[in-house]
Amino acid sequence: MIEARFRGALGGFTLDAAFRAPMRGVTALFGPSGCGKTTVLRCIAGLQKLDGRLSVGEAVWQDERHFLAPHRRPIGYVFQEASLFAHRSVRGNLLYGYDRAMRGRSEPPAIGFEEVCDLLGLDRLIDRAPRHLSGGERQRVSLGRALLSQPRLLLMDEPLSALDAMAKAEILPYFERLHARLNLPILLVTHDITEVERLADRLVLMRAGRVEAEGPLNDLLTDPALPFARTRGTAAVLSARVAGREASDGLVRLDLDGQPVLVAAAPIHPGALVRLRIAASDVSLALDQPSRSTILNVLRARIETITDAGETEAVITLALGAGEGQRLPARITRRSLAALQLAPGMDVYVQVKGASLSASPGAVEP
Ligand SMILES: Nc1ncnc2c1ncn2[C@@H]1O[C@H](COP(=O)(O)OP(=O)(O)OP(=O)(O)O)[C@@H](O)[C@H]1O
Repeated sequence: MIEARFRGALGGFTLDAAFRAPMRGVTALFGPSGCGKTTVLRCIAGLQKLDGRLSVGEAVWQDERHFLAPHRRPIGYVFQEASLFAHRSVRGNLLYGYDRAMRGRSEPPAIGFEEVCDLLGLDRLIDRAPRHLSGGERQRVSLGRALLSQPRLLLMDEPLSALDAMAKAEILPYFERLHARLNLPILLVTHDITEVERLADRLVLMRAGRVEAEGPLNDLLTDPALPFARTRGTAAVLSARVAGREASDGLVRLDLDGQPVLVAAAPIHPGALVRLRIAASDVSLALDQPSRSTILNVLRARIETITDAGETEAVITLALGAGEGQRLPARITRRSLAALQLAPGMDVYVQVKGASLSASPGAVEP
């Protein structure tokens, strides 16, 4: 477990933030510009010294008496703009940290050169100079270089925000593939909810120098007390397991808390965990088992809460099964709410169009 607590003033800004993160998976620090995300990352790297305490697994990096110097902290840091050595090739950049990390080290590397090249698709670029790389390629090399320095903790500060939409779309699958492979904690600073939905397992929601909430990603996304649930475009990110592919039409069957879900596209290794994004506006509810409908997926769920969202709509938080499963939101009109007399505690049929679902690799904590 990583345990971090920092408190102090920087000019007119006060940081008073405490959170925990597991030793595996991606924990996203999320919040509006200026809320203190980068400052927290800098405190963790030891680049900013504020009062507090920081432990990473068994190791204490900062407390009242000790402050481990930045260069002695085994971290990889990936910034918004890749800062590669211009005079070295991609290979030279990758080997820079690796050679230093392996010098005098008796145990084998946690991640090797070939594996990094393979995971990040760097083989084709290996002899190029950084100036001949696209923005997305530069970020892949930066990430590769950070990983090869054999860090115990990877810090990523808005690693995709300097990229255009196409470059982002190209690089995200690489980040997703790393997710399952890496056995180290990643702290990701972002203010992009799409990145959070695709990459984060856990969320630390920050506002004005403080931690407003923290927990598993979907718990926060679907918490009616937090701003996500009421935001237009809100979605649940659920953990499901690949059950198989339908021989007749190629749809992929997932097991979602014991209920079947069909999706048009998904990684198809049976048994693999996937993250399933379900947008609140793609969910409709029925009191009776729907029949003769084009909707592919009908799930059982129980209504937990109903929250007004604007003048005409409401967001209903549902828990799958008889209320014990993962949560998802449904955004419906208040007119439908009244017509069906929906209320907390009621069991409903949840309808989700197969074509609106997307499943991607990398599991979230159920
Ligand atoms: N060394 C410093 N001296 C004075 N103020 C600082 C210092 N470092 C950060 N700040 C201020 O602290 C606040 C938080 O900055 P920080 O960069 O951590 O926010 P952020 O959430 O990462 O924002 P963004 O998403 O825009 O990068 C800002 O108001 C910033 O101007």
